[in-house]
Amino acid sequence: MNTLDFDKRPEDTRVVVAMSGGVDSSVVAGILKREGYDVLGITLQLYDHGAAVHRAGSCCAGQDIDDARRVCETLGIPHYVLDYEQRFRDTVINPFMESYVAGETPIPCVACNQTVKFADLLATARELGADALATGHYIRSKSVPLANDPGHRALFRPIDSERDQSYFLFATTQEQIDYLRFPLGAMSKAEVRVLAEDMGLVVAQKADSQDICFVPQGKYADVINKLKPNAALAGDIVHLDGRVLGNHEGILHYTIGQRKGLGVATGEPLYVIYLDARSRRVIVGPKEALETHRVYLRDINWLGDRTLAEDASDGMPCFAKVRSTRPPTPAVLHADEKGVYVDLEIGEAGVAPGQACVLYSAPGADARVYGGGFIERSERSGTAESALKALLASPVAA
Ligand SMILES: Nc1ncnc2c1ncn2[C@@H]1O[C@H](COP(=O)(O)OP(=O)(O)OP(=O)(O)O)[C@@H](O)[C@H]1O
Repeated sequence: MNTLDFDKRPEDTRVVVAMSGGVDSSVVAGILKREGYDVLGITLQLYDHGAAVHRAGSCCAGQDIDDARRVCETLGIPHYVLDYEQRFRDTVINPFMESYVAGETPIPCVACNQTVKFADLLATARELGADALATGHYIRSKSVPLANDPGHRALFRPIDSERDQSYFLFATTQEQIDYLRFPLGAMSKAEVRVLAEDMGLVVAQKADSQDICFVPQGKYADVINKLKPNAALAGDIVHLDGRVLGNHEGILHYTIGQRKGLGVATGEPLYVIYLDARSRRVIVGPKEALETHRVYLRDINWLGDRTLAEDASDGMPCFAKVRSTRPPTPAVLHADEKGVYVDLEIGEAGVAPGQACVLYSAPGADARVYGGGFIERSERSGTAESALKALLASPVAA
């Protein structure tokens, strides 16, 4: 066996590397080339920074493509660029904007992996006769043979927990996992940079990419304003106790748990508790009202060894991550007549619909990823839940 876990010789194994022009995927291509694989690099042009999203003058997409091309030249491997702008707009950017308008906090990277990288690009890799598609994601996949499926692979958190991207990959299907390879899961970012220097890659010291590639400096509302100018509709800022405290220019400007920039002065610290798209209300309240002990999930992707019902109908102890920046905490997964939901042992503040709840076998590095789902709604602790329900049921002035 070798880096890609095939039992044939590297020179007989073709692999497509998804190349973003960043240091991670460049090093993946370099490692595989060094080991003798038949490597092809493919870069997807996903958006036009200058025209579509970013302020005029920014041209990183073009620069990234150029970087990937130069890396492939250095490594002596073929490089192809595919235009996926329309597809990316339809399946990632538009749903991202709709989700914010609906009062959610979306994770476009999950949509991108599922529709663009692991669907279309993966299909292209198969058409090119590749045995695998490799990416620079920090996650591990390992062979975990099952009695009825000896080639079965499973996902695990990476060695470098600081870089862990498993939260964004929970929706990867079993068929995709079996075809994908993630060579960086067993490496730290520091090691990756050393290798990049060693290989003489122009991107060795290139800065890490930002959280959401098409949102400069995290200013997602600017992107929505530009692409969907009439999406923001004004409404009221309402306290959980029913008082109208002020008004706002659109719920998409707010996120659950937000404290700053509310523009209301009541003397007590207030947080965004809920975004009610139907009535266009931003509901605020004290910090305690944010605490959540139960989340209900939709669009579950289950990667356990048995079915979701078999694993979870009696309650399955696991560890759950409900925000990309938080560590997994003890939880119990249920699947019964109420739906699929997760009880969190430690209450979590700032749980937002549209985010993911990802489930693990253990809290630390190398835990197995059991899959997860998108958060449909959460249940608050104490009296906050009944106060919110009463407020949502109350009539709203036209
Ligand atoms: N435009 C693209 N074309 C092809 N593959 C891509 C593209 N963008 C990202 N990828 C693949 O998805 C992986 C994860 O993407 P992400 O945006 O999280 O990059 P990253 O962790 O900063 O990695 P890198 O340093 O390679 O940019 C990349 O390592 C690469 O394999």
